[in-house]
Amino acid sequence: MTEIHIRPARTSDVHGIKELVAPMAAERILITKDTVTYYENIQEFVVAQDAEGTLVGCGALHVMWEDLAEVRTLATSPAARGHGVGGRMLEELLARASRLGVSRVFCLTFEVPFFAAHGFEVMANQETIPPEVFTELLRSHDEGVAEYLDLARVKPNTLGNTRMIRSVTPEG
Ligand SMILES: CC(=O)SCCNC(=O)CCNC(=O)[C@H](O)C(C)(C)COP(=O)(O)OP(=O)(O)OC[C@H]1O[C@@H](n2cnc3c(N)ncnc32)[C@H](O)[C@@H]1OP(=O)(O)O
Repeated sequence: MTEIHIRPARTSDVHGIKELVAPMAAERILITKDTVTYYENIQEFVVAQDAEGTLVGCGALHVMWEDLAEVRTLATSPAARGHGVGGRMLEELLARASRLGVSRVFCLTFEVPFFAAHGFEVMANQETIPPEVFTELLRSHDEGVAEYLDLARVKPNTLGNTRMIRSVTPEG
């Protein structure tokens, strides 16, 4: 495998991210988004690029609340898996979380051993959210927030997935 470079995503990566995600979305492992949503959220993404400039991985960190963010759309192309690319992208997203001042990072995944190897633990189902924060989060139109809150309307997205969380030390 050629050397892989992990870097913040640019607008020109949207096409590659969509191509990478499409087969996994078809398998219902990941959720695809409208192109406009990828552009709007491009600053949340990191990508992994090989020496030829081909995009072989992507991942995003979405801030939900003062102390809480979610890892989303973490994917390595099938040919590049098992070489540490996913792990490096995840560690970069966790470093971002720390720099942003977040102290907990959530994910919803089928890849439980992978996330566990990076410090995530399976969430107790009724992890306490202060009622005032719960009420504020309910105002969000974001599907991921609804998934975090375990709302009935997103159950089809979350079926079979495991809710996991880990602490990070906020910078500063
Ligand atoms: C919150 C969300 O985004 S959930 C969605 C998660 N993504 C998906 O389900 C999409 C489909 N899956 C994937 O794209 C990938 O399998 C990912 C993103 C989960 C992992 O990506 P990879 O690039 O394969 O990760 P990485 O190589 O760091 O680790 C995979 C395994 O290879 C092992 N590994 C890491 N480096 C090496 C290496 N140099 N040599 C051999 N094995 C290695 C790791 O120990 C790891 O094992 P584990 O899963 O038992 O912990």
